[in-house]
Amino acid sequence: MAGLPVKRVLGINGKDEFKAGENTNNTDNNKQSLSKAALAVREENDKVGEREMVTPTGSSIKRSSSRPQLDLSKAAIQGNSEERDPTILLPNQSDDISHLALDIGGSLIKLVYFSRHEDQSIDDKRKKTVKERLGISNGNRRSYPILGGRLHFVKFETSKINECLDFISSKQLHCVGTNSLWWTSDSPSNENAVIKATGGGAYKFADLFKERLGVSLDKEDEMDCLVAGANFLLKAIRHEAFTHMEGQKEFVQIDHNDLFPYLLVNIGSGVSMIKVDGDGKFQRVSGTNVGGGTYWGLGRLLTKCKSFDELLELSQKGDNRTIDMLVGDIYGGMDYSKIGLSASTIASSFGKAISDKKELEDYRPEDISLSLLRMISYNIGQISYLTALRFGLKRIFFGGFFIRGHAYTMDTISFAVHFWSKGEAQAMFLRHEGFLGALGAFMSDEKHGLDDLRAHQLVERFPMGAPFTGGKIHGPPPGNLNEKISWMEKFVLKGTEITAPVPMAPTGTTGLGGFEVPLSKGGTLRSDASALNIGVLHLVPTLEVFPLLADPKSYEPNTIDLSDHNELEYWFTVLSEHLPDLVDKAVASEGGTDDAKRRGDAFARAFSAHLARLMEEPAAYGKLGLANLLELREECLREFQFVDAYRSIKLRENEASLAVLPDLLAELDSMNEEPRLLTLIEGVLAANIFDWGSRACVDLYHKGTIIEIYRMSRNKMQRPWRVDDFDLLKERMLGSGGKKPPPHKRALLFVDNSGADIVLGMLPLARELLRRGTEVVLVANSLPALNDVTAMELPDIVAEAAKHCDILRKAAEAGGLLVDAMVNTLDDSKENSTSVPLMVVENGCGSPCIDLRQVSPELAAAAKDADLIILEGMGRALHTNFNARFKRDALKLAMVKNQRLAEKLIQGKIYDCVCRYEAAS
Ligand SMILES: Nc1ncnc2c1ncn2[C@@H]1O[C@H](COP(=O)(O)OP(=O)(O)O)[C@@H](O)[C@H]1O
Ligand SMILES: CC(C)(COP(=O)(O)O)[C@@H](O)C(=O)NCCC(=O)O
Ligand SMILES: [Mn+2]
Repeated sequence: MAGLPVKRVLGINGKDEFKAGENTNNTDNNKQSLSKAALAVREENDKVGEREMVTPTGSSIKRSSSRPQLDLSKAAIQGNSEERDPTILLPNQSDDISHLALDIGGSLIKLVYFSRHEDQSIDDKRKKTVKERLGISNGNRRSYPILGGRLHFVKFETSKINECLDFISSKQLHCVGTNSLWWTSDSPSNENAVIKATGGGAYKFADLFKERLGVSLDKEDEMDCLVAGANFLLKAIRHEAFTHMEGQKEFVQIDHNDLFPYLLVNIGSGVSMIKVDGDGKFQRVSGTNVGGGTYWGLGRLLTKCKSFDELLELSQKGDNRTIDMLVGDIYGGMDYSKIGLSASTIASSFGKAISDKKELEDYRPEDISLSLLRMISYNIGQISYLTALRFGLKRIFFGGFFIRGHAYTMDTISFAVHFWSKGEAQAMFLRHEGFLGALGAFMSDEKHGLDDLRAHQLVERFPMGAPFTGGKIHGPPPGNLNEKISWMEKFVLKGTEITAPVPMAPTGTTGLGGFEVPLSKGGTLRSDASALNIGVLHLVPTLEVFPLLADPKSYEPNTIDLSDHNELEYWFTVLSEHLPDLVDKAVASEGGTDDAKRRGDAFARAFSAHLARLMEEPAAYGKLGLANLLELREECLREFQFVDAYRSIKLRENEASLAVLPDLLAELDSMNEEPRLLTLIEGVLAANIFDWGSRACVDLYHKGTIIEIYRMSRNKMQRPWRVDDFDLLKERMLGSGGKKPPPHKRALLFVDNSGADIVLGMLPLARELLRRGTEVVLVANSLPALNDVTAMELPDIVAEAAKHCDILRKAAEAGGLLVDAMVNTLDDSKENSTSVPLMVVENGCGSPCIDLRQVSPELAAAAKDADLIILEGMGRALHTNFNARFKRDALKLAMVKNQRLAEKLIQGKIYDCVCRYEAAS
């Protein structure tokens, strides 16, 4: 799925200052130019804004923003100002440097564009020292061959090419220097600009582009592009391909080394069948003129439908038996069993129309549409199979916009392939189905170096209503550019329930014989951008796979698979019920202003709608695990400009915990090594109760003080814990039979919550490791998530703790964490201390869970010399990574603060603890 993560220190939002007159008008106006609001809102996450962010300790840090920030100075209306929503030019808007490629087909124009953001991550003293310690070169983005940015996917009807031109022009996508490297061009200029384009329209509309935008189209071969696009997607996007049989969508993990050969069937207006043997190695081996254009064209004539979607929607209510001639019609209701045909098999599509004395008007348009859809889908499926057979190909990938993510179409094609191949060949579909050509055209421009992009550097995110600050909408809706705005934008725009999704074909619609009447009597088709089921691809070239995973290929972060509907329903309820409390905290964190309240309300509606959408179609955003849901919530908060919803709670709990830390350390110091180790582990488990993401815990907090709850939690720490490998850990740490094992060289401590969790749990454990001569790297979130401590907050917490503890102070100095100490030692930080260092690195995440396939480069570098990994908390050690295997010793510590998870995962009950120790594998 949609791993929907934000990676790196990103995402503090600047506000849209641009608020046009309020107008919640419908979205049907057919405008030729983009409205003001369209300009304001369409930018989704396009532009980098900046605002000062005050950290809990008051220091001010600049962070980049994922929200649009427009420079409206010298804004001017372009063209006729009498027009209802004239295009506004923003001459001073320093747009992201963008890059564009087009696929102009017979029916649709596909546009792929890239927007880049200046790398604004700060390199403060601390970070520099840590980097030096970890041996990371202080590389800027130039040291990466690929540029960071976002890849957007948009489509237009070819007949409405003016809309497309307006879109390009409003975003100034055509304004790129071509002679210089495009990312270095400071001022956009379209002189001699060239846009990569493929599809017939690249020829047909070349003059129009020159005339309207002043750009030339650099034509790329369509087949080259289709293949390049497909290969890129299959290699770079996890879960790009999926099967769709009898209503069930299943993502397929493609092994890069075992991708070729395959048959690519692109169902556009017409159909191309291409045998692909490698990158740039292919042959167009077949095709058919009966394709998407046939369905839409013939369908329009026969039903008078006004749009493709209307036609497709009709098919969902159709019964093709009224018009197709079935085997049973010929055989008097009998099967023709000798050759394996059931009575319900279609013998002849539209065959009944010959014998009936009926005219076109006598047939229901619904039935006609369904009959046509089945005829064409079966035909394509069958020809594809025959072509695959001819070349000995087992796998067939289907692309093109005829498919339109439509369950019934995919089921029908899959059925045909399965039926004729007797299960030997497999039909697979691509999430970016219609964008293969446009992506290929984009890739053909070598300047961006995207060909080297790897799956771990891509993060797919779904915009969630970014333009809305509150329940009110600023500015008119963005015309009828339905397909370019997110469904969420529309949802909030209308302030109504979300529209029904494309119904899934229920099990059995295409059983053997395959020609039953579809059972899915659908409502309306999802007509907005969410129908594409694809998000914006964020390219984060710095992300790396955590190097200590034992088997990165088989690594699956999620422990809970939400494809089990009961499971999804349960977590859906948990998250929904938690929402009011979360909104409360979020609004309070922004001072409880009216604006914050409106945003809180909008956030709640947006997030609920996302949840509802996923309940209806769990695979809508790609493969869905619990970690994705939890991350989606954080993303959504950020989009509604809630920078850190638990800020004040974190501060309060840090303070309270730091106040009792000296006593705890003194108590620990009075103990012998063995009971001390046990007390430390108990301490981590007990303090993990401070989790504002858990309903049960939040209820507890309302009943007692922090210290009371902590005491209670500690008192309950009776061994054996539900998962209890303490003895193994103890043996590795302290040895047995008088033998002292060498200490670990470096431990990575993936820390979790603020307050007691970090201060009274993990820091004392870190201190123990330091005392034993183990270097400690605290690994914390890059961005806030619930009450999790962030990498930015940690140095100050450590500094406070260090005031009471020499071990921590020396180690923090050695690790470059103490800014005061660094004044004198910065230049010789490497040899400044004989003490083992304590360091902090960010993990690259903004979620309570961690996907170890996409971590920050600092963490990856720190991992290289690490021989102990400690994962703490439910999110990082249970929801994700519970089953992860590592190349080094690993300790997973968590309190299970959810009854159902306790039952499922450890056959235990709520507040049971997990201490799982796994020696290096
Ligand atoms: N909104 C739409 N408007 C027109 N056709 C659509 C739409 N959505 C899906 N289609 C289908 O997609 C086909 C075009 O697919 P596409 O891959 O874009 O091919 P082409 O490059 O030939 O335009 C159309 O013929 C039609 O069957
Ligand atoms: C969001 C969390 C994973 C955070 O837990 P943590 O990692 O802080 O231990 C956890 O609070 C959670 O799963 N909450 C939802 C379940 C519940 O409310 O019971
Ligand atoms: Mn947490």
